Amino acid sequence: MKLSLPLVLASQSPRRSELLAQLVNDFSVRAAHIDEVRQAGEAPADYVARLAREKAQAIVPLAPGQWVLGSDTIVTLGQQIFEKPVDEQDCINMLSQLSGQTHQVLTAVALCNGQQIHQQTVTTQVTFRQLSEAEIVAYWHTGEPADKAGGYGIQGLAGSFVAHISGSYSAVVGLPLCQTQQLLKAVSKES
Ligand SMILES: Cc1cn([C@H]2C[C@H](O)[C@@H](COP(=O)(O)OP(=O)(O)OP(=O)(O)O)O2)c(=O)[nH]c1=O
Repeated sequence: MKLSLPLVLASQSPRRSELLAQLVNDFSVRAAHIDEVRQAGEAPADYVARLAREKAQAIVPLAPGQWVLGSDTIVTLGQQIFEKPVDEQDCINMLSQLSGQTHQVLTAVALCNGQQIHQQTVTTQVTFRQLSEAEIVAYWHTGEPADKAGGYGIQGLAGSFVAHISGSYSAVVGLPLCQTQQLLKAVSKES
């Protein structure tokens, strides 16, 4: 059922490791440290795809045929992009705007072997119920929002904020299982 291929996950995210372990028998993990700065005029889909690609390219494959997987997740609401909140006020600002609204979660995956790149971006629509400010503040103090795009984790306490989701749940958590499996299957045939 699981795939076997020489693979490195270029991520510090424990969620991405857990999700990838559902698809692949064995892989190593090396965090990719890149600057996550949006270029002037860069569209959200271009930005998230570039970050996933840069993470994959930041790790040099150790052996010929080895693939490196990079991924990035952002939250968008209208023209705004929400990444990880820098502090409590930033998180309150993000979650207040997400309250009672439908936003998009974009997760990009890139697979690179030093020569070729295969990549895909998955968009999921998430609708939050109304959140009170007291609830948002209490949620910040659980510690859960700090390392998550948009300041929430659907897989944790913020699961109860979600009135509706359309798309890929695993992509919101950080790695779209179905689409990543398709990419991995395609490159397995090449390696
Ligand atoms: C919206 C949402 C995001 N997230 C996470 C997924 C990503 O780990 C994180 C967004 O930050 P990213 O910069 O995409 O990833 P990361 O810094 O955690 O890990 P790395 O760059 O090393 O791969 O937010 C959740 O866990 N649950 C959610 O509901």
